Amino acid sequence: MVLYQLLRQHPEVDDINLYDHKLTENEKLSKMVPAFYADSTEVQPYTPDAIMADNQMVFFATSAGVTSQLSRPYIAAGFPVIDLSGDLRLNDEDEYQRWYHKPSASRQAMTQAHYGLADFESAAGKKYVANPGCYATATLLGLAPLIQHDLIDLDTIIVDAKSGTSGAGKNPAQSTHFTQANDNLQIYKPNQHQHIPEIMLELQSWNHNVKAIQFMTTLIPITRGIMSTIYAKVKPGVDGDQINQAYEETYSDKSFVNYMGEHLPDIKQVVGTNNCNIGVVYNPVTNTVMADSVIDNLLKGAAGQAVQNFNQMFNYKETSGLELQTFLP
Ligand SMILES: NC(=O)C1=CN([C@@H]2O[C@H](COP(=O)(O)OP(=O)(O)OC[C@H]3O[C@@H](n4cnc5c(N)ncnc54)[C@H](OP(=O)(O)O)[C@@H]3O)[C@@H](O)[C@H]2O)C=CC1
Ligand SMILES: CC(=O)N[C@@H](CCC(=O)OP(=O)(O)O)C(=O)O
Repeated sequence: MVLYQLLRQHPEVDDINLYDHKLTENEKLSKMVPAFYADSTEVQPYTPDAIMADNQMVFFATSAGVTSQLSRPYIAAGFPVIDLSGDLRLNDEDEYQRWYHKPSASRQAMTQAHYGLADFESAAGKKYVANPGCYATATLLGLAPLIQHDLIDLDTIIVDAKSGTSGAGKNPAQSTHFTQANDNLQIYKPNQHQHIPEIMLELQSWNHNVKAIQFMTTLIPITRGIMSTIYAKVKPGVDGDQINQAYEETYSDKSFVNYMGEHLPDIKQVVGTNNCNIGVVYNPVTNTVMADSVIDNLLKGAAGQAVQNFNQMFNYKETSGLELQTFLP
């Protein structure tokens, strides 16, 4: 729904077709999603041949375990795909099955896909994009300058990440039931979160000596937003000025990442936008740096970054369709 909203107001997009795997005949979008009551679009049954005939590319916003199977005809035909799920983010079948507990895509499909951390790896010229996970995006953008500038002891990375309930998708669960989620904090998937391996792959592409991270996720009683709070011990001789300079240098030319120095961002600053806001504080007493990285999980963490990848893929202005404003207050 959020991806559709972005594409609907994208200046380079003429036509959008929507497909649903449960339909056998066309259904009015306004009937399926009342929020689109004034939209006359008809949602169509899912048919790969028709999708390839009627469109120039396809986005998948489907559950884990779906595109590992459904992406096959598109990849065989060289038809562009941007996948919002985790199915094409890893490179190894066993690793995927270990973290997702589902059958994987083929190794060939996984290795062919480009990991679209859009502020670092351009999707220009790519056919298949694995859009990064929401927690992975906030965490990688928060950590990048520390790893790329070799400022921290790589054995000491601890990530404490928190997400609103929209991250869990539309199907209700016990943990997202109002009476359980409201007025509550719930740690979940301790040391088992499926974003750990994609974070590791990207960190290792920046420095192959990163061996592991301590990564924890908490469900918090908000609808949208992620805060990834990252801690690490700095290397001997590193000081606050060097850390500040590394973040300044890394992000001064990036449209969607705002480095705010010691001003620690809160989630509301980015909700409704494709931005990642980052603040960093260094504690010389404990030699610890703390980075606070916030995103809107449905935008920078999913649909927004997917459109950023789409813009790169088709050589449109990177900010096309993404000039959004945060919801105030
Ligand atoms: N929510 C978030 O913050 C983020 C989500 N993502 C990823 O983006 C994708 C969409 O997320 P979200 O909208 O929250 O997820 P939801 O769980 O709300 O929606 C998943 C969709 O996939 C459809 N689907 C399920 N099985 C199949 C199938 N076999 N064939 C075709 N379609 C199928 C479902 O349709 P139906 O219900 O009719 O079966 C549903 O529309 C997921 O991969 C998610 O992991 C990534 C980053 C952040
Ligand atoms: C709050 C919540 O449950 N968030 C989801 C976010 C993951 C997601 O959206 O899926 P991908 O793996 O495709 O990125 C989770 O932690 O599993």
